[in-house]
Amino acid sequence: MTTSTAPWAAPAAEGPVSAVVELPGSKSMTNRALILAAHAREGAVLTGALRSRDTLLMAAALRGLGIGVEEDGTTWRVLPGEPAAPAAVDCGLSGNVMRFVPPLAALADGPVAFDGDPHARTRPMGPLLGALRDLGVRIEDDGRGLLPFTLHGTGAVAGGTVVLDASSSSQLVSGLLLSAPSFGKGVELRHEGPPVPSAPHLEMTVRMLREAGAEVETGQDVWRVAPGALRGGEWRIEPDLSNAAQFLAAALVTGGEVTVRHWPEHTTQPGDRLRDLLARMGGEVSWSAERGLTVRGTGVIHGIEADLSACSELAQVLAMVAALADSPSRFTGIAHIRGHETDRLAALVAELTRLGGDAEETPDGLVIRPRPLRGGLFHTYDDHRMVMAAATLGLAVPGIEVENPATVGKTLPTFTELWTRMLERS
Ligand SMILES: O=C(O)C1=C[C@@H](OP(=O)(O)O)[C@@H](O)[C@H](O)C1
Ligand SMILES: C=C(OP(=O)(O)O)C(=O)O
Repeated sequence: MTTSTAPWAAPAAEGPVSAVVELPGSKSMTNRALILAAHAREGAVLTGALRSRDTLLMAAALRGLGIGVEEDGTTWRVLPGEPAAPAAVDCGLSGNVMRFVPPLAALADGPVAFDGDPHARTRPMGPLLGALRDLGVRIEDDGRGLLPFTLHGTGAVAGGTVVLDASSSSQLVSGLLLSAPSFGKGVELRHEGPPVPSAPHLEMTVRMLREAGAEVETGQDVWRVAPGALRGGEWRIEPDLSNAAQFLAAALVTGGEVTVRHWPEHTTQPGDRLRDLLARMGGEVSWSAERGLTVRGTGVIHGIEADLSACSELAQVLAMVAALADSPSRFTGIAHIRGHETDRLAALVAELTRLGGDAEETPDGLVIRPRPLRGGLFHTYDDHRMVMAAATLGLAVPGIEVENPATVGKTLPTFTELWTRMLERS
């Protein structure tokens, strides 16, 4: 568990913000590069790696399996090897660690035990455990398809064809694909069920596998990865664009201007959808290779109807912007975020309602009707993105006290410093 810290008084903006922000590396890219490097045939270097709880847990998990990970600031070196057992993996509250490490650990010869934070024991794992069993891996659990469980590998995974329902998390697919080049027959994975969320994250998995030299074919709800050796080499990690949400939203909320530097022209990160979403909510958005992505607030914030299934990591910050808009908003396609760090739909409704707002859960999302809001304690449920959301709202609603701000260390340990600096320079 992350340690609990005293509430943080979210600073209200004294005027329009005007800032240029540099963000640390992408969690999703850092963790994928670590897994791919772990079973490559030669060493790899990650530059611009994210140092946060979720990536440090991933590095610790790999070290526990006998794979070398040396950290030097944001440059990380991975010395690959055959995963070794026995081992114990602490997943914390990280979906990446709990879904990406088991298929790799299944290659070890012996038991590997997985557990995590109390809430991690509620996050969907069943389809991944079922798929690994279908691929020949013995797993000991209590039959509920959740953490904790122990894999008993035999030093090899046969691989082959497998069907799973990944509607609860795209990471169930990504996890299997990332280790599949080291399975005897690779994998042919087919999804059956309601739609898989987070399409950009699946594209990121496929793109990074191909960059590592894997042969990957994709079709509608089907992915094939051929067996084969992976390259090491250099992984340049992009800035985390999901963590840009609150900074760019600050431009809209205060009628100011915020630039996030080093924004890639093309990317598989779902945070890139901020360009379109914030423009639809009233921002002026511009990009240049030299400067990065700039959002300028125009003094108006519009409500929107948006399907966020591709980019559910943005839902919380967007919900706060929506609560400050001039018309209602409806977000759809995000039923699965009930299974994230907390039940995010319930958490958003509870916190907005507590502060005088009008928010309602729908079967697959939220409706938010803007109303005058008041300050008060904003509960964060060990969810980094609830801290980021609270800070966004706090710009326009004085007196918001953010519970346990250190929980933001899951993906952005420097958040409060970056936030304070953004406001000081304005
Ligand atoms: O593959 C990834 O790195 C991620 C995929 C998404 O998971 P879900 O598909 O479970 O939403 C996303 O929400 C998570 O933060 C990171
Ligand atoms: C859902 C998230 O993380 P994860 O699933 O990797 O724990 C997130 O970062 O918003």
